[in-house]
Amino acid sequence: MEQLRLEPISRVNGTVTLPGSKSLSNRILLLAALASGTTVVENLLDSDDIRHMLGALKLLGVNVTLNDERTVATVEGVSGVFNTPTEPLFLGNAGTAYRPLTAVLAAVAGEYELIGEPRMEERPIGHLVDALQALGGDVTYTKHKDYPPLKIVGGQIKGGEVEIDGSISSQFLTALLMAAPLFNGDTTITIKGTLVSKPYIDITLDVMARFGVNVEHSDYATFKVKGGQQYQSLDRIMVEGDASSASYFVAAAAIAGGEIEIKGVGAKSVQGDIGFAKVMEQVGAKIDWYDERLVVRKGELKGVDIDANAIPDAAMTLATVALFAKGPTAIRNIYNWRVKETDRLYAMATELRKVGAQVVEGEDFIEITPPETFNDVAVDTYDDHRIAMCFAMVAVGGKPITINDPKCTYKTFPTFFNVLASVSE
Ligand SMILES: O=C(O)C1=C[C@@H](OP(=O)(O)O)[C@@H](O)[C@H](O)C1
Ligand SMILES: C=C(OP(=O)(O)O)C(=O)O
Repeated sequence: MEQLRLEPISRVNGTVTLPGSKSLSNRILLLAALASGTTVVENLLDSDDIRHMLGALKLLGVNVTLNDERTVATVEGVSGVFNTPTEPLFLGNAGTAYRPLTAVLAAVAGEYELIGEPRMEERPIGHLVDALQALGGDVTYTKHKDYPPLKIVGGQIKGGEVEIDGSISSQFLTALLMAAPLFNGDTTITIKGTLVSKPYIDITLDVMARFGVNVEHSDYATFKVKGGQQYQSLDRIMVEGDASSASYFVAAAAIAGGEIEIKGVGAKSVQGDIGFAKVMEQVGAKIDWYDERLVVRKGELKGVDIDANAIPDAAMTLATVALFAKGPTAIRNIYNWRVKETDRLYAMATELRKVGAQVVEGEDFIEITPPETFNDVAVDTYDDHRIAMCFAMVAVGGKPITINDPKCTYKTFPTFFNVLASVSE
């Protein structure tokens, strides 16, 4: 297994220009493909999750031209008329590819098989499939009920009234919303249970509106989408920097300071994970806010007790900031950490204990008490990009650490360790 040794970092200083947002990149690519006309996507993220979406679009007959850096894509929309692929669509462990494609391909004519990495076959999708089947969609499990892989015979959905359970993932609602304009008839979607990760629905509605489709909704409880609509291509659309990726550099500056300027996200970001910077101000970081950039400096860090349901990805970064805060940190209302790239509650608790922290792992929360003394260990990363990036904060805090399988960051941030090194002293 590859290992990356990180020696203690004394300070961080400089400017980080963020890669494009994973969540925005995959939504924009799919809607651009569904549109009629050509869309140029700028600041596209180049990572595994995006490459899986691009691979699927290619098999579906969508022509996408990329620049050398794979950060500008020219997408020739096919108005939702896809080729029936000659092989299954392999989507890795990319939730933002797998879920939206499931709903969209259930809406348009053709036969499709959606497969993924072993972990994707352990990530539930039953809430989405239930809703699609209730609307007349022909979606079947090829191995186990409620889990990928899926077989889809598209084009059977007329629209109508449907309930969808929002308690495990917001991506199921995102998928249904993105597909609903393609249904023949109008659709009213009602949320069953509590909707988690709500800010990601704002991202979905924002991108849909930019491609010409508006959704009526009342307080995230009921959504009305007119059927028979066509997404409209855009001459150009710029992808914001990834706010979840920004969290590691907000944390690094807060822990180790000097000063880091983070370009690509700011006060005007549409991504909920920008809320992590607000949390870090509570923790003690000093942050200057601009429309599309942040300037972050060190502060006296103290533990906080927060409901992190709105910022599930960036909240992981708080779990390692906690190692350097005065007093305990509690991160609550994050049950669905357990169904992401790994069971993140178990994995973070296990690796934080290895480093020397005292940890309480609850059903849907984690409490971290910083170590008296740090252990110089090799942390396992469970094929989870965020675990690798979170534990890099140990080195930022001035302690040596080894990261096992560091290339797992390729899922959303292939250049992470190079960027961290570029601002480290
Ligand atoms: O819609 C999206 O782009 C995402 C939604 C979130 O998932 P859940 O809604 O399952 O929490 C988040 O964890 C994921 O990284 C991206
Ligand atoms: C959960 C994540 O990804 P996804 O659900 O999009 O696979 C993530 O990026 O932390």
